[in-house]
Parts: sequence; C-alpha cells; structure tokens
Amino acid sequence: MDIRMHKFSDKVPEPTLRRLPWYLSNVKLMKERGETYVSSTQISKQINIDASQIAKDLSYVNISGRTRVGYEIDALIEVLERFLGFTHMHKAFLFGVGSLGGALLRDSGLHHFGLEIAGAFDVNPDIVGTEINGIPIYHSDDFEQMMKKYNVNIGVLTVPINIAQEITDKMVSGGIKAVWNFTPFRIRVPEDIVVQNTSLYAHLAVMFNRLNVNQD
Ligand SMILES: NC(=O)c1ccc[n+]([C@@H]2O[C@H](COP(=O)([O-])OP(=O)(O)OC[C@H]3O[C@@H](n4cnc5c(N)ncnc54)[C@H](O)[C@@H]3O)[C@@H](O)[C@H]2O)c1
Repeated sequence: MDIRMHKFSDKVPEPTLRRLPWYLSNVKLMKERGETYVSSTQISKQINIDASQIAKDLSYVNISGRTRVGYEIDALIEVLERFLGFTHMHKAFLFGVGSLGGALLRDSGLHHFGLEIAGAFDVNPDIVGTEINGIPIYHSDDFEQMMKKYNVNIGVLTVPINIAQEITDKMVSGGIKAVWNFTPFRIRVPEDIVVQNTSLYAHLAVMFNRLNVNQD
C-alpha cells in the first residue's frame, strides 16, 4: 500500500480528526474478534466511509500498510491512540457542577479518551466541599489557588449561559489554554486560546430531521 507521509507540520483537517477516533473504535473491535491485520477496505465496510478516504485520513498518522493485508492492528491502535492524544492524560478543571457538569464528572468514558477532570468548581454551598467520582468540588473563588496546585490547562464550561463569558475570562486569566464549552454562548477568547463548542442538542436536531424525512 503506498501511503504518502505527511510532514508533522501539516495541519490535520478537522473532519479527519473527527473520523480517526471512529476508526480507532472499530479497529479495536476487530482486534477483539481476533484479527491481526486490517485494511482500509475492511474498515470501510464496517463504517460506510470510502476506503480511499480512510487511507487518506490514515496517511496523516505515522503508519504504513502492506499491500493487500493492510495495517498491523496492534501497531495501528497504538499509533492512533498516540496521535489522537489518548495515551497521556490531559488534565482539566470543570466549572458548574449542575445536571450536565455532574454527569460529566460521573462519566468514566472521558478517561479512555485522555481527559482527566482533576477538580471542579461551583458556588452552591450544598456541593462545595463534596466530591463526585473521587473528584473534589471546590468553591469558584479558590480557582486561582488550585491552578497553582494542579498542572491543568483545559477548562470544561458547564455553567449557566448568563455567566459563560465571565467564567471563561476567569479561566483564561488563571492560565487555562483550552475551553471545552458546553454552554450555547459563543464565548470570546484571546487568539492563542483553543475553544471547542459542543452541543448534544445539535445532533438531536439532525436525528429528528432525518426521522421526519424517512417517515414522509
Ligand atoms: N452542550 C450541551 O449539549 C448541553 C447540554 C445540557 C446543558 N448545556 C448547558 O450547560 C450549562 C449547564 O446546564 P445544566 O443543566 O447543568 O445547569 P444547572 O443549573 O443544573 O447547573 C449549573 C451549575 O453551575 C453552577 N454555578 C453557578 N454559578 C457558578 C459560578 N460562578 N462558578 C461555578 N459554578 C457556578 C450552579 O450552582 C449549578 O450547579 C448551561 O449553559 C446549559 O445551556 C449544554
């Protein structure tokens, strides 16, 4: 298989970055079924994406396949996990331990994808000083102090929308470099700060729309 290597300086396109974890999950599934090699054609059959697209996406990752047999599964899993940053833990602080924030603290899946929530912040006296899933919940006023104690550079934002910007500013001035924003507010940040907006509801709207189309 002739895989063109990309230079490390090449910026990986966002759609590729979103597909790679999907390949990883499926390749892991094939390994569980006892396979030792996997080709882009096999992955393609599982997830209904063009084999050429898969090969192109995988060309950003430092691995080469062999003609016909494809990629060695163990090597592919290892390389994908490393490439996607899932092998070492990225530490985060979460702001707003309400229904969504609490659920994220309880989610064991984040760990598998390389995110460790080291601590959370709220102002509700009923929950400050308690912990969820072993994660301590501090008062928001203690954030700056905790930034000195923990080696954290990611902030998860699950506060009410009306204070989304205020809390973002607080996180950034405290040294947070990337914000995973679950609020519907389009937060503003300095240029060097990474923002990832995430909404479960956006996917829901797509599902409802497709459901209606299918039922017409
Ligand atoms: N992206 C999504 O798919 C999605 C899904 C659900 C909710 N949301 C959004 O997430 C946010 C939280 O929603 P929720 O339903 O969990 O709300 P919630 O009211 O249950 O939780 C908000 C929490 O923020 C805390 N809080 C208030 N002021 C604070 C401060 N200064 N510092 C730290 N914490 C503070 C509150 O005490 C509360 O515990 C909202 O903005 C909501 O729109 C997004």
